[in-house]
Amino acid sequence: MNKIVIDCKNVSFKYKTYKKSLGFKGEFLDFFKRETEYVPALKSFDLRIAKGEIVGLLGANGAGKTTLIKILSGVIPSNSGSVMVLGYNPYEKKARFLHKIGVLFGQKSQLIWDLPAVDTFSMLKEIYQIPTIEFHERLNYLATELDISEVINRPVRNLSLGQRTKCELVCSLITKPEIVFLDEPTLGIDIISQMKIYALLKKFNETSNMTILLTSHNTKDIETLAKRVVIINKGIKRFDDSLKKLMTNFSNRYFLEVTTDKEIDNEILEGITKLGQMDYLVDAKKFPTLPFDTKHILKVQRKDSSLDQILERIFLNKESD
Ligand SMILES: Nc1ncnc2c1ncn2[C@@H]1O[C@H](COP(=O)(O)OP(=O)(O)OP(=O)(O)O)[C@@H](O)[C@H]1O
Repeated sequence: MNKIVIDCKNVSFKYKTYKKSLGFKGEFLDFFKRETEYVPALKSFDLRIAKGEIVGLLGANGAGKTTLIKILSGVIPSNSGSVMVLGYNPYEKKARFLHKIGVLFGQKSQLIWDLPAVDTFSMLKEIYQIPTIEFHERLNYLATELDISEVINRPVRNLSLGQRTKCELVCSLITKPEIVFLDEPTLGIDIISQMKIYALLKKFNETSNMTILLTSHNTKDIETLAKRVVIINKGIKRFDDSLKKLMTNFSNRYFLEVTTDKEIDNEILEGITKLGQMDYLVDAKKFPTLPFDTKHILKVQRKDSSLDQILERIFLNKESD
């Protein structure tokens, strides 16, 4: 196994917030005395990732994914447990550590809003002391691969969401990091550009053994890039293994697409969905044997659960259905 580059043990985190009282009187009283509230985001979380792995971090909204990436990239400290990334405590924000990681937060920009994106890239060049020739070669390569050579000279505020996300990706890759944390890297990105991003990340991974930890609600990102998936539910790790194992372990539910030579006129039972006049989707768990007269069946095709369907059941705690 390759060297472990991310090692979290027993990591917990709670956000401190203040309760907001209702009404004018409540707001007035809050001004003098506010009631503190703690929102748990991660609970006793363990994670070990080896160099060169591409890991997909999955979970419903509010599960704790962004919090974990914030902790691993040094934005916030954990409340307890130990966190080591490339042998550093991320929150110490040592320059040598920051040179080795790249981060993209789909919801938070590192681009300077009123200036062209190329100015932010030049600023990163200075901060990270990237040699001029190397910088121009890398920028040229990234901008060409992501098809944004034209737009990087326009003020960021005039760019579309997808163009901005691609520029954010350039920010996270321009330093040629050893590890990149990508929180929703395909937000607002069209299908053609998604393919370009996948190809680019795969190339970085293959040629320089770059480790990638990514979160996405777009399961295509995960299916295309990640071999391993980690699922978080309410701050707790629920699954950590290969994508293949997730698909086999949880695809206990499958459907049969059945075509008949005549319309089934008896009442459609629960567990059968009518797809067309003579096409039906049968839940194999509810019907271990097909509830149709075999002489009228023309075709039967098995439909396994998609990753989206598996995740839906896990997020809803219904995986035994
Ligand atoms: N700044 C904050 N202050 C208070 N609570 C927060 C803050 N940021 C996140 N939380 C809470 O912490 C929990 C975990 O949030 P987090 O952003 O890590 O989830 P997530 O898995 O990234 O969700 P999403 O898929 O919606 O981006 C949620 O309950 C969220 O409401």
